[in-house]
Amino acid sequence: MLDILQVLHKQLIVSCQALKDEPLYDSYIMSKMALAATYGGAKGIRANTVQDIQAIKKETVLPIIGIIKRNYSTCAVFITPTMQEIDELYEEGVEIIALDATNRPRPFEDSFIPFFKKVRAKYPTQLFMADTSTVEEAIMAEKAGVDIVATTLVGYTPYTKNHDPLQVLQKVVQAVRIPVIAEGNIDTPEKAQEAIKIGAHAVVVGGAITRPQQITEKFVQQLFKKFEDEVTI
Ligand SMILES: CC(=O)N[C@H](C=O)[C@@H](O)[C@H](O)[C@H](O)COP(=O)(O)O
Repeated sequence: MLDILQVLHKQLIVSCQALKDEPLYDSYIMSKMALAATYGGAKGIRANTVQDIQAIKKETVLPIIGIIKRNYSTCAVFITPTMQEIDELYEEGVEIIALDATNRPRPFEDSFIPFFKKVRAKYPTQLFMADTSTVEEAIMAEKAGVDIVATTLVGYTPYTKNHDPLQVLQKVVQAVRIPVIAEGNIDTPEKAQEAIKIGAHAVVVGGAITRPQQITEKFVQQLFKKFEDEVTI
């Protein structure tokens, strides 16, 4: 367990994910994204679904943070929300299982602490990473017994809209003793470096590396902005 955390210390982890409504939705494509990340020097991969994880394992030996995004009716929690997804990831075998650890109702009425107690009892030696959106949630997740906390959901819960991920990271690093992974909207090399300076154990970068549609949109928006600036001069 310590070894994986040592391997990831101060390193880049690349999230290789595409959902059904995205052009790159394909396990083969995600496996090649993971290979490119490996060649580029990443030391870990974050991936969604057992199919993608199986394809990625054919291309790289890097440790994997596995998740399963699944929607349960109108429940807002969708990253590894129930024991079903935990079981699937455990059976597949990933170095770290990440799950939503926000302070929101989960499917089947469990809140995070009682849910995670059951998870830990079932899988005492598996590494678990808590995807949180506030300092309070990170503290709660640490108390519940997770191994790693991450800032993955800063800005994605209704109560954190427009919160700055690096500012939250700084507070989380000061508030907990377990390793903190910076994830979510770390979209430049400078921000990744800043996250490590702040004290993150490692940094996960997704869209800025593996979502070309998102990258294209940023370029287009910037060009359009420039055009508007020129017009108003
Ligand atoms: C909110 C949510 O669904 N986050 C997901 C979590 O797995 C992914 O879609 C993100 O790409 C990942 O967290 C990395 O973040 P970014 O792509 O911003 O570097």
